[in-house]
Amino acid sequence: MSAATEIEDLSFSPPGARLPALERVSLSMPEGESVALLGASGAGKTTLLALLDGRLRGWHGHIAVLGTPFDPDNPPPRTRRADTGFVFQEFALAERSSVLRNVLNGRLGRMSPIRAVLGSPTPRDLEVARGALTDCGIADLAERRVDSLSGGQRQRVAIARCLAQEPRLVLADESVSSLDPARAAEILTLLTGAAKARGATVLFSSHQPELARQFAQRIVGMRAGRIVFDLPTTELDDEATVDLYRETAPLPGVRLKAVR
Ligand SMILES: Nc1ncnc2c1ncn2[C@@H]1O[C@H](COP(=O)(O)OP(=O)(O)OP(=O)(O)O)[C@@H](O)[C@H]1O
Repeated sequence: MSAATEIEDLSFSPPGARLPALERVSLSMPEGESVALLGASGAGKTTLLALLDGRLRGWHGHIAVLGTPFDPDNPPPRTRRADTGFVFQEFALAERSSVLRNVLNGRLGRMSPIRAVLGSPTPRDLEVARGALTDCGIADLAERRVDSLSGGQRQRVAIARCLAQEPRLVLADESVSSLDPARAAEILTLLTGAAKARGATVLFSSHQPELARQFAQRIVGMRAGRIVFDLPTTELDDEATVDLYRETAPLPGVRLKAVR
């Protein structure tokens, strides 16, 4: 089986940042695997996903996605990027457009440049978009405007748009953080199930260890820009998870001054 992503010795400092957001990260994912990124706020999960999506420049190391190495100074070509789908934390939907139009936006990278500019889908684009709506259980909402939908319905639109892209790699950033636990599990069932049915690889970030355990075959723990563990879900114990969220300990020899 070939690798969906290969990262070696990746480091990245956002412009103007005091500390690196990622430091010497290495991670390889075989095609078809479902992996969760776990870690406290600021651990580097969003940055890693954005790098894999080809959205950041000026990093150091090696990144290859679906067999194509990235250049740290040039974005991957449009046709290559269509193979990677991204589900954003804030959904990033066109609020005043219909559900169907939003899902068709997922096809833009698959359309000829002229069709993409005109927003003119082929019958196949429509078929794939309607199939994605059905898979996400929202076929009846196709003509509704997005700004009239609930949070859970919006999340389904975001996933349908990603599936309509026919991605081989799905990246999802905190995609269920605004939902209650039952709804979050429902959405992750949908996302990981649909990806698996299509043979796609999934990498999702989460703050919820239980959801990560339930929906990932493998869990990668991050802390302060580094990977601190990378284990099959069955081998992850509670202690490692709790450690991940522990405050960073003071350096040896450094004492806190007593306040008088
Ligand atoms: N544009 C930026 N400018 C400065 N610092 C940044 C920028 N983007 C990210 N960082 C810093 O990089 C580190 C990693 O941030 P990142 O958003 O990747 O963490 P995260 O694990 O996704 O957090 P969360 O769970 O809160 O989304 C943080 O310290 C953050 O402040």
